[in-house]
Amino acid sequence: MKSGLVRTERNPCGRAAISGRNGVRKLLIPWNGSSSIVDANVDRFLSLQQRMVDEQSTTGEIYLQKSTSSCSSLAVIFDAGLMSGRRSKMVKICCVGAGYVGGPTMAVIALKCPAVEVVVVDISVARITAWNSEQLPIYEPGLDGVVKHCRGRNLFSSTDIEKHIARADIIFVSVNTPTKTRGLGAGKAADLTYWENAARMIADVAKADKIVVEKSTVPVKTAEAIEKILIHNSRGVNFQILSNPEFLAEGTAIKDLFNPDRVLIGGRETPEGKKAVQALKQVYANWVPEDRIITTNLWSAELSKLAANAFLAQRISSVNAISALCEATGADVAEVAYAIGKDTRIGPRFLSASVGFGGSCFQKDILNLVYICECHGLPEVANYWKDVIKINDYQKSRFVNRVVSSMFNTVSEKKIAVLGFAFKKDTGDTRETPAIDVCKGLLGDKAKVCIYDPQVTEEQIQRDLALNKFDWDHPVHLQPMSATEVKPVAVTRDAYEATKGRTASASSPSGTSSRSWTTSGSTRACRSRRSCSTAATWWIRRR
Ligand SMILES: NC(=O)C1=CN([C@@H]2O[C@H](COP(=O)(O)OP(=O)(O)OC[C@H]3O[C@@H](n4cnc5c(N)ncnc54)[C@H](O)[C@@H]3O)[C@@H](O)[C@H]2O)C=CC1
Ligand SMILES: O=C(O)[C@H]1O[C@H](OP(=O)(O)OP(=O)(O)OC[C@H]2O[C@@H](n3ccc(=O)[nH]c3=O)[C@H](O)[C@@H]2O)[C@H](O)[C@@H](O)[C@@H]1O
Repeated sequence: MKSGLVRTERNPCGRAAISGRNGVRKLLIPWNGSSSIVDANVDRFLSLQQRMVDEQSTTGEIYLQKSTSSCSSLAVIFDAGLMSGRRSKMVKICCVGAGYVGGPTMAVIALKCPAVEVVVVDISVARITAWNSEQLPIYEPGLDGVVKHCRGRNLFSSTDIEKHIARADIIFVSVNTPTKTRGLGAGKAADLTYWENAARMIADVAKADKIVVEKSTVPVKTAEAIEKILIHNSRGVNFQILSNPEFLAEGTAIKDLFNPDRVLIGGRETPEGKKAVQALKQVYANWVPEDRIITTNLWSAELSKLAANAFLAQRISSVNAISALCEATGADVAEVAYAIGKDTRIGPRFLSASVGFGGSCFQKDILNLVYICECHGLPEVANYWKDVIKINDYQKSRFVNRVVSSMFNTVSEKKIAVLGFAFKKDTGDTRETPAIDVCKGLLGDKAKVCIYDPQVTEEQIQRDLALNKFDWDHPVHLQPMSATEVKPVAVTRDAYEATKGRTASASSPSGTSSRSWTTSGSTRACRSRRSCSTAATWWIRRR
């Protein structure tokens, strides 16, 4: 073990063994780098661990036979214990915020680190109830299996926020960071109310040292503000703040978490900061190869997250801008994207032209970046990134205009079926879905819109179409209820029902099985599809 906290030793019998001579307890685990072997031995390990804690033994030792350079879950336990001068302590992780990031990320940590106890807490009773039920609050391929494997073993969900914060060694904060709707920076800056509330709560209840991890996407220098809140309210407890932004994409969250391109950890460049970085690094090292765990200073980590999302969104706006030119010239945007993506310096991903990017983060994070640039007196840089959003808005309205113009310049009283409402496939998430703008645009021209999406409830769709900009990004129970009883659209549970008697159909992002999007489909023939959830393009057919 690199840290030297866990000694390695060859076990000739190749089997786990506990020995206890002269009061020294040893657990010898043969380990070849496969977590299943650690899993199999973990119960024995935990009971030994517990006995050592119960007896306040300071002489217990763990011997780990290993043949790879990555760390084991057992090392985590010792490292965190030693951080506070204690040995034999099971690491406890608490995650504040049981949403699209907190839920899946903690489930995967629990799965990959069976010797770590993970508790996810939230102010939303409904969310926590759902995490503890058969019907999880979010749809994400593979999530069910992971949660069911760990729930009740080392993964728990609770509304008792104070209790679990107080018990935790490492606290992840993964709460909403919506765009501000009022006051200074409204429409651009991040609203850190939820983060601040979480920080105050941590400061109030912490009685022992904690590592606090920024998991939410936050403006650069947020860690400094959080540090101030924690330190000024701490009563002698030491806090180390780390930035550990999340790069998972919805719909592939479990795959992304199992096999991340990189894990980024930023921390203070002090001895305590470095120790905290190592402690978190060891959690990830249970399954992420060491060369993919990048450590930086706090500000680089915070900024890298915003920059990564801005770069991804910029590629989409670039190809969408080219799609307008393709439509004007007769070039095919899919062919152009393929040709440019073959250049290895450019690469093929995130070059699918679309009706515009959606989702809870791209727009929010770019606005946040724009605001930071403006605050630092960099208007040219701010405008550069602002244009990525402008093109995105242009693409959405261009699509609506094409639909309307292709139907003799009016969709009034014409039935339009919308197949898929979520912002992309394999998710039920409708936050900032382009379908909202498209439906609103069509409704503005008095179309009769009928929506089908197997992953989204009618209530959610009606609410999305009634909510004001940015209201969606607050905890569900704090969102304003739909102001009107009048339902702007029809919603059906049957795709065929949606298309019955329609004048046109539009298949939306959640209905895509590939990323071969096009907005040039206004006069294209309707494709035959396996099912609505596997349609490949936004399309609309004239009858
Ligand atoms: N959704 C995504 O794919 C990604 C999101 N992010 C970032 O992660 C953060 C969270 O995003 P999501 O999980 O999508 O949001 P979410 O809305 O699904 O989850 C946030 C949760 O935090 C809870 N919460 C708010 N304040 C709280 C408090 N004081 N105490 C306890 N719980 C509290 C809310 O009730 C909600 O359940 C955001 O900053 C987002 O930008 C980062 C990467 C990917
Ligand atoms: O910070 C976040 O929230 C996350 O934002 C995105 O993930 P996500 O928004 O879940 O989904 P993406 O796959 O990135 O898609 C975003 C939008 O862009 C659209 N898109 C994507 C790719 C493409 O080529 N064209 C395109 O229009 C999608 O349909 C969707 O509407 C990033 O991909 C994640 O790395 C990041 O962690």
